[in-house]
Amino acid sequence: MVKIIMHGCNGKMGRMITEIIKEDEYAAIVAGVDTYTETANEYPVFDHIRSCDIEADVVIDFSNAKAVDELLDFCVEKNLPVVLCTTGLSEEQSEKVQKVSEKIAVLKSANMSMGINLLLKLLKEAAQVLSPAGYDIELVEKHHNQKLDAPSGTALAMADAINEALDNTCTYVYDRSQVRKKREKKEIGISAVRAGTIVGEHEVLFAGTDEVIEFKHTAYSRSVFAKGAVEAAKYLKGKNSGMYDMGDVIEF
Ligand SMILES: NC(=O)C1=CN([C@@H]2O[C@H](COP(=O)(O)OP(=O)(O)OC[C@H]3O[C@@H](n4cnc5c(N)ncnc54)[C@H](OP(=O)(O)O)[C@@H]3O)[C@@H](O)[C@H]2O)C=CC1
Ligand SMILES: O=C(O)C1=N[C@H](C(=O)O)C[C@H](O)C1
Repeated sequence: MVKIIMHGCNGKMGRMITEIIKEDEYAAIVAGVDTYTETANEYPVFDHIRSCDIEADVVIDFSNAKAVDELLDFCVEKNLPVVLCTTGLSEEQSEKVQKVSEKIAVLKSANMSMGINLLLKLLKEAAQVLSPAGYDIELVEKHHNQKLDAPSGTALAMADAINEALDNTCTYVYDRSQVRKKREKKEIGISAVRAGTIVGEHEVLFAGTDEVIEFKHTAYSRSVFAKGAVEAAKYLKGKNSGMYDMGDVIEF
């Protein structure tokens, strides 16, 4: 049995994980942390990670980028592995995550779904064939109107996977409105749409002369992220310090 602290337990993802874990005999939430502590849940909810004095095996974090520094400090002090799912971290925070992983096990992934993690592999292959053949690469992501960060962590992870496959030779272009020149070959365009209740859509276009190849992932429910996060927590329990990702959890 994996005992989990759910950081951000009353948010959209925290509530989804609380639901799906009820059906799981190998994992349980033993405590939650959120700014809003009213709860009908079976576990206690604390208003701050530092107030949480419940013994656990792993923390799952779906909260807010502003909350991540203190969470990481807490996990190091308690020697607690952490599944870090919050997106929109600054460069300094990403560096801190790397440093912290020298002391505890950290599994960081901008997207916990199987589909996106497979797509990250496929995109590398496609880019290595299509970019040298002159295809332009553009990424479009769509999310609900409550999302704080843009572009999405997943869109950035996709761009990074493609860029890595192309020996980090690409530049990212987020906004063409001020760029008064033609597109460069080694650009990756990244566009964000925020509307309604869209759970998450990511589309990558490889556009050549007279043909376009499109890769598209649509999440119809947050359960795909929630299930991945719980599997990640099970995987991370008792692991040595280091950086892990969903590629370690899902074996293709
Ligand atoms: N990796 C992945 O697969 C996925 C990642 N995400 C990312 O996860 C994060 C959360 O997403 P989502 O659940 O939709 O967002 P929500 O805003 O619905 O939930 C986040 C919750 O965390 C709370 N919170 C804020 N500050 C703290 C704090 N200091 N300690 C504890 N809880 C806090 C929020 O409270 P309040 O509302 O008062 O701020 C809120 O209840 C986002 O960064 C999102 O991009 C989302 C889906 C999938
Ligand atoms: O905020 C969300 O909702 C999501 N965020 C993640 C991201 O930024 O990539 C993953 C998912 O698409 C949902």
